[in-house]
Amino acid sequence: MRTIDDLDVSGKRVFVRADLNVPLDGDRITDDGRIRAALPTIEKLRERGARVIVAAHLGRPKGAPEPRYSLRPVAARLGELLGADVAFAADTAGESARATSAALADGQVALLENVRFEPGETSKDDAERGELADRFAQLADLYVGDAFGAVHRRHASVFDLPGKLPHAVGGLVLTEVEVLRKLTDAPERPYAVVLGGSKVSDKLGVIDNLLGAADRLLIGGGMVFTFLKAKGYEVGSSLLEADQLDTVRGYLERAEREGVEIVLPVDVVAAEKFAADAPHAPVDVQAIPADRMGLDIGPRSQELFAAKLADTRTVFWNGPMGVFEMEPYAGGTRALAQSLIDSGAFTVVGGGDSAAAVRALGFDEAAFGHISTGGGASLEYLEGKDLPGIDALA
Ligand SMILES: Nc1ncnc2c1ncn2[C@@H]1O[C@H](COP(=O)(O)OP(=O)(O)OP(=O)(O)O)[C@@H](O)[C@H]1O
Ligand SMILES: O=C(O)[C@H](O)COP(=O)(O)O
Repeated sequence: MRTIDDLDVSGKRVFVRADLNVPLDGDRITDDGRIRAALPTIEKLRERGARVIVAAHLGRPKGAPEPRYSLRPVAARLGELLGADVAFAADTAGESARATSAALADGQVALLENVRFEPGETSKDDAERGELADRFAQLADLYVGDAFGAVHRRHASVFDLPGKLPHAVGGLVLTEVEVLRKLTDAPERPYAVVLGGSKVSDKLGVIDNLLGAADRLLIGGGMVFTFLKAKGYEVGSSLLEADQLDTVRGYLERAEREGVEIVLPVDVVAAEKFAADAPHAPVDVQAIPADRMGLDIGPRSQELFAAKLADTRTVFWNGPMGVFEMEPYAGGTRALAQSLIDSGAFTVVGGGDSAAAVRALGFDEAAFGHISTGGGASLEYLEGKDLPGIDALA
């Protein structure tokens, strides 16, 4: 694979696909970790006289502009961090993008509007994605793939565009892959994987493959409730993937057969509604009231998880244990992060929100082996799946 050092970028327009999918509160960026992680590649290109056109997605808009998913606040933050103006194109691959790209001088940087405002970006139809990739290709001379967090997506800006321009892999993708390889090539055992978060349907599938790799699987976050329901418990109004119950039963049976331990919470913090000020209390998982939703793992589960991590030598963690953005439901995630540190294991934390949680809860990033920008992407890498955004760079 070519790296950016192999490209002659001086005076060229370089399209950099980055993962700038940061958490926002209104138009305030609550964690800029992914923007910081994107800086080295952009800075290196600028220093070498490239005209840098950055493209990224934010959230999951449905192929049309939605103001709350605009990348405009990200352009401002990127400019602050670079210490340089970042031009912002008001569209993704239209008139504004073309004019912005044409106006760039050597060493200057522009950010395009959210690529997911274009229906072609995420389309299942090759021709539709190809048409958008053609429009992207007109904006630039070269392509750099550096969106590690999105390399598992077969999307136009990640997968199709590199086929249309001379391309190279970015430094962030290289670093991430190098660290994750330590987890796939002979991890020190016991090796535990901790899964949480809210992208349940995305991440349930990985469990099947992880059962073959990890010694222990700890489940928290929104994923818990599909497991509890599969075991016959009532889960009230908690997040539930009802169509996955049979699949999950299959995982539980396979884990039992193969001697992989699946550790589930024994209690959860159950709230009246999805709000910080809602009445809430820890309840045993056998006794979740019908009108309550589980928004965090409970104190007994925190202890159980700590005990199950204490002797591990390698841990991969993706997905917060609860709705950590609201203080009443942050305890599980805070306790889990501390247990990881206390274990002394080689720890990798992956995912936009998981990494943000570690920082928001005041942990020192250096206390973890590696903080990855990819959640779903790291999981798919660990599963050994082909990653379209990496394959396309070969
Ligand atoms: N019990 C729960 N119910 C609802 N939401 C939950 C629950 N537990 C955690 N969450 C939410 O999960 C979200 C993070 O999940 P997500 O799967 O996106 O993780 P991630 O680390 O960002 O991974 P990725 O990078 O793949 O997006 C947080 O915003 C958190 O509030
Ligand atoms: O947050 C992430 O994991 C990446 O930015 C990819 O986002 P997606 O899951 O919406 O494709």
